[in-house]
Amino acid sequence: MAVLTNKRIGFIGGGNMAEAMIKGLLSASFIEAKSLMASDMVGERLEFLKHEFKIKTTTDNQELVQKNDIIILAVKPQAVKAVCSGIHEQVDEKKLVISVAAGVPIHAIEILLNPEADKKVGVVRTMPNTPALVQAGVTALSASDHVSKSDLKVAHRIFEAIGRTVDVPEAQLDAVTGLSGSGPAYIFMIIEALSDAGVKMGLSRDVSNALTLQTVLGSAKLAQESGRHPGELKDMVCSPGGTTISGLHWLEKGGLRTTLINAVEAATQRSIELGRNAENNQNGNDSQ
Ligand SMILES: NC(=O)C1=CN([C@@H]2O[C@H](COP(=O)(O)OP(=O)(O)OC[C@H]3O[C@@H](n4cnc5c(N)ncnc54)[C@H](O)[C@@H]3O)[C@@H](O)[C@H]2O)C=CC1
Ligand SMILES: O=C(O)[C@@H]1CCC=N1
Repeated sequence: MAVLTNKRIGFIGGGNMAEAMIKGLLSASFIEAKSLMASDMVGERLEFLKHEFKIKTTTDNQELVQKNDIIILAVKPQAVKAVCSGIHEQVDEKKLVISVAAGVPIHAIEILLNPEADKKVGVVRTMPNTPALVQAGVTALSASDHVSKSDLKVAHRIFEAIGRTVDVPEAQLDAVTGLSGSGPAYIFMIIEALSDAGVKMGLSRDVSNALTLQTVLGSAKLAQESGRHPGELKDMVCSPGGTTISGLHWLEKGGLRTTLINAVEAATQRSIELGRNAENNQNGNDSQ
């Protein structure tokens, strides 16, 4: 039975993240396709979502808000202002608004949705990630004061359909974005490089890919299930004078750890910047 009974969920923006969430929600049987809707200005995206998932679609964001109880803002941060300004009259206190947009603060969304400050609009800001497509995502959530405990529970249920959830104070959501929001791209780059390395050493691409993927998956599973410190698990692989320590020496020389820390720091800073731009309505170089 669908977990989110009697709830209609509408996605504004039918891109990658909306697709990942729709697929996860349906695969987990948390909700029926007839209770899902997406709006987008790109007709091809709507056709794809309609065909692939049998959900309802519209090009009209106001219609989407009117017809749904939970509104998920799944547009780029740069589009949040225009979208919210276009739907604020349709958003009332009964709607729960959930944003997945990187960087955009809750209070900025609240002001856009409630310019007269005459209603209590509940906003949950979240940061999911694309492994949601295979229900292995992780989402951090932070809610405004206007969100009831039961609505926050509903938000958790939605993201539990696509993986794990954690609550964080809003101030930490930019760091979450730099780590787990962007993180899949870092890991895919590592996977691609390891697979190339195997090919360089003479393995076929298929074998190299299979070995790489299972090594990454298995290592994450071992770290998660054992609860042991990654340094300890690393030491278990390193025989004295053996192969692994020779490989690790090169990773240290290449600054792997510093590089990853710098990457998370840069992505976090960018999330903060996107939020600032969204608030000031400056697009700057944000042409994404
Ligand atoms: N892709 C990812 O890994 C993650 C993305 N996010 C956040 O999710 C949000 C969406 O990202 P993606 O899905 O990757 O982007 P995307 O570009 O794939 O999707 C955005 C969609 O919004 C549509 N759109 C633009 N303006 C619109 C409007 N006024 N009304 C209706 N639809 C409109 C676009 O046509 C597009 O289909 C962003 O804010 C991003 O920060 C969060 C976590 C992970
Ligand atoms: O790159 C981005 O801006 C989005 C947010 C987190 C992952 N993708």
